[in-house]
Amino acid sequence: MRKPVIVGNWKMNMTVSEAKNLLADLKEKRLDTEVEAGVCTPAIDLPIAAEILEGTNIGFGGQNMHFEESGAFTGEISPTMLKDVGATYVILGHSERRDIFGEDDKLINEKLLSAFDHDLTPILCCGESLEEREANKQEERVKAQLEADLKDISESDIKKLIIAYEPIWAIGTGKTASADDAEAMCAFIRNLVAELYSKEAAEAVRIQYGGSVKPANVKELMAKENIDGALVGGASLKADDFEALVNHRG
Ligand SMILES: O=C[C@H](O)COP(=O)(O)O
Repeated sequence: MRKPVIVGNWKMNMTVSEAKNLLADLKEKRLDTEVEAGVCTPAIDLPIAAEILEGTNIGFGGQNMHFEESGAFTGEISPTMLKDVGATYVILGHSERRDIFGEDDKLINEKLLSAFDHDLTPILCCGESLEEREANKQEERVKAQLEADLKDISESDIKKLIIAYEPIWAIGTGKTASADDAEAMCAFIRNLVAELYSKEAAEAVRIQYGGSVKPANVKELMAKENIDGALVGGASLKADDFEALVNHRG
């Protein structure tokens, strides 16, 4: 039985002062303990997340990391730094990192290997562009991404991975993929994991949908067999919405 997992991706939002308020509000919420909840904050907010979320069942993590532990990599954050502050998650291969910052599958694969080496839970993002969707190439695109990103990832690690299927055209646009379309792609990804690894690995891996998830549509998405959670941008920035997302079963 896979535990549902709802993670907020704050992206480049929340100054430390704003983060303090949001985290304090989140701490007051009574969240369904049968759902795993987490927030991936800007790096500068991580220490405050560690302090305020201590003793709650809300985990936290980074939105990106370098694969090396330290060195001359100006502007980067390392897996060791994430671990040291108490982070459990790290988002890797988000489409904004791929498209705006030019991250390719080889780099994402190195980061993924490093995240597992450092006992972090990676949330690996994949998904197609609008052009690819219109050309019906979404499966081809996601398959190519995952095959490259998962190179040399072991069977035991894949079972700990969270994969976030995020069609780029649905991110921050208010256009959610229909629950059926999202389910079809999550099922495709699960079958791909079965092909690349095993049926057991496919049963264990958790697959999130991401792209304009909000309180109004989370229940329908989460009711689908192959959707185990959501990676949420905009709606994770309000404590009430985040609570509603996590408590969707109620
Ligand atoms: O990582 C989260 C996704 O990019 C979705 O963002 P969104 O919920 O604002 O559409």
